[in-house]
Amino acid sequence: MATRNQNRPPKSPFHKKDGGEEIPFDKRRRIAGGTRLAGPTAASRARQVLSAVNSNNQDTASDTASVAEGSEHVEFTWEDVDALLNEKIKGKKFDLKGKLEQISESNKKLRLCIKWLQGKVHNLNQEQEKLRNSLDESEKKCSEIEIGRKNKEDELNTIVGELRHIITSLEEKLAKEESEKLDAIECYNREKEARVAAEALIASLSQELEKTRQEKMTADQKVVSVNDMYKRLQEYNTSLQQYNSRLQTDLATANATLQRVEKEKSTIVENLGTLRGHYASLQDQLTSSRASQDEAVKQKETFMNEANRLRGELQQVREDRDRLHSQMKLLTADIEKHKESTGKSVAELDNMMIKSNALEETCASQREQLRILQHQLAAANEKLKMADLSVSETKTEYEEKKQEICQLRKRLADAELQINEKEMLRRKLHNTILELKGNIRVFCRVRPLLPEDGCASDFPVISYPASDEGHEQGIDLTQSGQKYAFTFDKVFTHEASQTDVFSEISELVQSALDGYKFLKFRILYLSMIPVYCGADHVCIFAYGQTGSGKTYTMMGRPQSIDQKGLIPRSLEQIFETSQRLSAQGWKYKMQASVLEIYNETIRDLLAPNRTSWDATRPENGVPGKQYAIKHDANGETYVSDLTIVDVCSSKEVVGLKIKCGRASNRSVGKTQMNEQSSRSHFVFTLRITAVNATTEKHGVLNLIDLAGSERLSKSGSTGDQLKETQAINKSLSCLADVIFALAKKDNHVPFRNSKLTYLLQPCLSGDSKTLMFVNLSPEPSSVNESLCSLRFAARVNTCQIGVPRRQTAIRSADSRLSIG
Ligand SMILES: Nc1ncnc2c1ncn2[C@@H]1O[C@H](COP(=O)(O)OP(=O)(O)OP(=O)(O)O)[C@@H](O)[C@H]1O
Repeated sequence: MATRNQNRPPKSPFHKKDGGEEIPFDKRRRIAGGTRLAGPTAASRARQVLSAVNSNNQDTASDTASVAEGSEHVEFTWEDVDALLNEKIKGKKFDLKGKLEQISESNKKLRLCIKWLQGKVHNLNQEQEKLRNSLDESEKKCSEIEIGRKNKEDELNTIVGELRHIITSLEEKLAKEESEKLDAIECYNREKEARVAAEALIASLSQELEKTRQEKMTADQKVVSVNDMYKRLQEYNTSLQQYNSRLQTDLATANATLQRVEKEKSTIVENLGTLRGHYASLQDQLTSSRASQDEAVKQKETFMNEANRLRGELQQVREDRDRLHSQMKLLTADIEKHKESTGKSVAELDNMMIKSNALEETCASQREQLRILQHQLAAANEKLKMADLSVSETKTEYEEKKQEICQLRKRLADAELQINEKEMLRRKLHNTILELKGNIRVFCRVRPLLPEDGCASDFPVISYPASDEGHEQGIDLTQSGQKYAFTFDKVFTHEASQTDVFSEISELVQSALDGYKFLKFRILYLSMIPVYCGADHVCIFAYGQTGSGKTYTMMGRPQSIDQKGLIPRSLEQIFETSQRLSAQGWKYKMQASVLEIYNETIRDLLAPNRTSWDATRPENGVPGKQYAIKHDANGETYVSDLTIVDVCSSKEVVGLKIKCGRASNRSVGKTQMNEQSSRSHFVFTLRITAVNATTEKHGVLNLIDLAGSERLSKSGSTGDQLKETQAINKSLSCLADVIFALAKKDNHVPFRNSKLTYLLQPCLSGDSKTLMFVNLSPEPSSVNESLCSLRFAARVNTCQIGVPRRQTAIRSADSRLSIG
């Protein structure tokens, strides 16, 4: 300890005082200066000085000491001791006496010095003892002080800690205050600036106020006129509303007209049939009368020939007769001459008479012949006359028939025109009805409970609201005691048959055949220029969990009359209608393609050999075809390298269905929820082109059976099936994203996120007509999946795709007139 060290005796008695304090050299000199070998006065003075020093410094040591040896008391300084020790014997070399004296003198001094030193040591020991005592005391005091100090230090530490804490909080406060101050300064500056700006603003505002006052005056005037305008607009709005209600009534009347038109059309078609029958019989009559006319003409010709021949013969006979007559005259004259002049013999005369008689007979027979011929000629003339008469009659009849045919043709053309007009009107009305129903519609179908589902529960999870009776639009789902109500365009209960379902969609299928967007022909410089207007897209797809009846709804059992699904029924309707319309001059071309999207890969289900559609499966080291979806400038969608087959009858399509049905090419697998589960999206596309003399129309019908929408946990899939299920879920969630983007009217619709949505882009945009079936399973274990499906479907039901034409029509007065 520092205090203790300070109180220890000095190690060298020559340099330090006993108190441990170093004595300055000049002070030592001063102490020793006057006392060198001094007498008792000097020594006592020195002692006094030392005691004074000791009393001052609590030091017991001194540089000087008093040595009492008998009466001789000598004081030494350390310089004296040094000088004594270093003292040399002086004098002459052989002055031994002098040297001895010097040595004894020095011995004396040394003895005195030793005594002085012993006294000094004694004093020092005493001093040391004292010092030790005082050291102990001091240590005691020191430890007390130390404890006190420690306590004090602890106290101080706590105080310091508190103070530090206070300082920190104060510093924080200070910093806060400073930042607040800075903020306040900044705020103040800003306010100052704002005030300046506000003042400037006030100035400009007051200017503006003045201006505004003036403007207000004009605005007031304007307000008056705007109020007038508003009133007029309100009136206009009321008229629009009236117009709208009129439109609604018109729609109702249009519906009635449509039905009437349909009826008229059927009567016209019937009339047309009878007219056609009449026309055919008239044609037959015309052909037979033409044949009889030809025959009569032929007969006339033969008669004419005959008459000519007879005339010739008659002429010949007349000429013969005349000749014979003249011969006879000549002969008679000759006979007379002969009789007169020569008087020939009687024999000669007889001979001549015989000759003359023969000639007369010939003449008579020729006369007879002539008479007969004349008779014949008269009869032939009569016949000819008759033939002429019948020819002219046939001619008139022919002319009449011709006129009748012309009239019939005109009537037929009128009837056809009427039919076309009515057909156009029907299509227009039909399309308007579809538009009013919405471009995207949602039908819900619940399948019946199957034997493999087990016994029916006492508390069914699916029910139909009583208030909905007859409307068939509501469905309730009960999950954990909570009821969720949904409404769709149509709800088919488990009792609905395939025919019931098809009767609801047949109109939509019809609209694909109608091809509302015609390939119009624009007349330009008297030539017809075709204008392509794109195809009408009709899309029907089935959505729902595995085993909910999607494939049953879309395909059903094609061989069974009652259980065949929408695809076979739609195709039958299309072919029947196209055949009926071909009698009206329409020519149809149908092209079918069938594909599936499996694990985000397109597969051509009509490809001649299986490996060609399986892009993942290389054949002889060459990978299979990569099918790419392409949209052209007209908004049409194509899949490169996809097999497209021309089909002319539903039989051919049945052949295709058998070829591509789930039994052969389509990817199916067994899941926990369906024995034969479709593991891919199945897309059947039929492109329809219809052409008549003036118009060409295009329609596209897409019939889609989506893969099951079950969750991974529910499907129980592992390995490859897990991959399949993940791919299915991804594409279905992309479909949901697209539909939600459309519902929100987002600028960007993520069609490209999956093959399915990219392929369906034309069906989900523009003015295509889309129908979604949400299929539900009635088992209680499927209630969660059913709720997910219903929620998705409800969201789809709120979507509006494309621009509804009805609204556009209302906006423009001209088009309004055209619609009204
Ligand atoms: N309305 C119905 N009437 C009678 N049976 C039906 C009906 N709907 C579905 N089924 C039957 O339910 C079973 C499952 O139906 P389906 O295969 O059509 O389901 P899915 O939804 O297509 O399943 P996945 O997505 O797994 O292919 C089939 O045996 C089918 O015959």
